[in-house]
Amino acid sequence: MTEHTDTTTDDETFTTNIYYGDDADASHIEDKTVAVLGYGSQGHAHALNLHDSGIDVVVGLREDSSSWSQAEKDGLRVTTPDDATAEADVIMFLVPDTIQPAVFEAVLDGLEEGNTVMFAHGFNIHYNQIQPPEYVDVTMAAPKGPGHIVRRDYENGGGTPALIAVEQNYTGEAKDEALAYAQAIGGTRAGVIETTFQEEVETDLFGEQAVLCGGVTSLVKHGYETLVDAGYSPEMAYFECLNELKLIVDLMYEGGLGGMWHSVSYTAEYGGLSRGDRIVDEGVRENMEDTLEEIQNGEFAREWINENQAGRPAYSQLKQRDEQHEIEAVGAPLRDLFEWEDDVNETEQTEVPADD
Ligand SMILES: NC(=O)C1=CN([C@@H]2O[C@H](COP(=O)(O)OP(=O)(O)OC[C@H]3O[C@@H](n4cnc5c(N)ncnc54)[C@H](OP(=O)(O)O)[C@@H]3O)[C@@H](O)[C@H]2O)C=CC1
Ligand SMILES: CC[C@](O)(C(C)=O)C(=O)O
Ligand SMILES: [Mg+2]
Ligand SMILES: [Mg+2]
Repeated sequence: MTEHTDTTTDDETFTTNIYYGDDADASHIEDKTVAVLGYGSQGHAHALNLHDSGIDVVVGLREDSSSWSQAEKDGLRVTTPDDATAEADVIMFLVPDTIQPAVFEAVLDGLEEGNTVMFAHGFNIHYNQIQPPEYVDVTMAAPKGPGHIVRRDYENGGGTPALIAVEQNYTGEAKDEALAYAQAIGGTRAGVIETTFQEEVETDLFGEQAVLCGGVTSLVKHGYETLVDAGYSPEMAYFECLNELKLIVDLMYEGGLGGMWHSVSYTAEYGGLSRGDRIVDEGVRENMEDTLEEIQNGEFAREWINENQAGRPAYSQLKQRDEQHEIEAVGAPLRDLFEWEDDVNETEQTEVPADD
């Protein structure tokens, strides 16, 4: 594999600025204190990766936080969000998106001239839910991967691609610091793309709704239900439509679509190439375009903000319906019978109460 060490912006194969390895200058963050507010999926990964990269990290959590003891057990300093902010140079907001505005207000007085306010998703800046003062930098370091993988890959010497963006550059060094932060969490090991808050928000919301979380789980459930309704065993349907998906996607992750097609049978290759667009047809493409439109015009953001202000009634109902899908009851014992333990499968999702 070609080692991308000093490859920066000029490679004609890239259509945007992508940074690797020593393109980042660690001196822009190595002498700073970073407050990581939140210790959930992204929070624990950023805090531990930064810490292992030699950065002074302080975690900011509620005093009754269920994450507090774990963060201390992991060897990190922990305090309240306002105290963490008061001592830090960089404040990374890794609490749930709909809680960030309240947490921001709570720590605002602790922000000093020249501090940096950072995010791993631009929702609250792009949709104007948080408006930082003009005397700070506002930047983003957004891994393109779930937090538990961001941590696991870092520990294994790997990295998760990430995005950086600068919304406000009060110090004139915002981009260099954001790139150094992305390096410290392992992003430059895989590639760091320079973007904008708007582009990150719109592509991330679209990706998680249309492909990565919404689209793919709907495809899996429909495939499972089609087989079970036709009389095949639930266990067969689970292994075919859910478990093997990881194995297929692993091949795509390693070698693109061609890497997967090369490994499967000719029968599967012909069947997939000839029937794939029947399954995901033009109607699905139109649905994708409608979904993107709702993101771009702010309709989804307003819906999600209102949903949280109402105490998450629709979210709770949708979540309960998904948890009760037969595929979950069928899959759990089958995973337990695997001869190895895969802690990612057993990752507890941090239960997040509606707006506090
Ligand atoms: N999940 C992911 O992989 C990705 C997430 N992101 C972004 O990262 C950010 C964080 O998301 P995610 O890591 O999923 O969040 P999680 O829900 O996993 O973690 C939330 C954390 O915030 C803490 N918390 C909740 N409420 C408060 C509060 N009022 N004050 C202080 N701490 C609080 C929780 O601790 P406790 O409840 O114990 O107090 C918990 O540690 C979001 O902006 C998200 O969009 C970006 C890329 C990927
Ligand atoms: C795919 C979902 C995600 O955007 C992510 C892990 O990147 C998220 O918000 O969790
Ligand atoms: Mg994402
Ligand atoms: Mg997201």
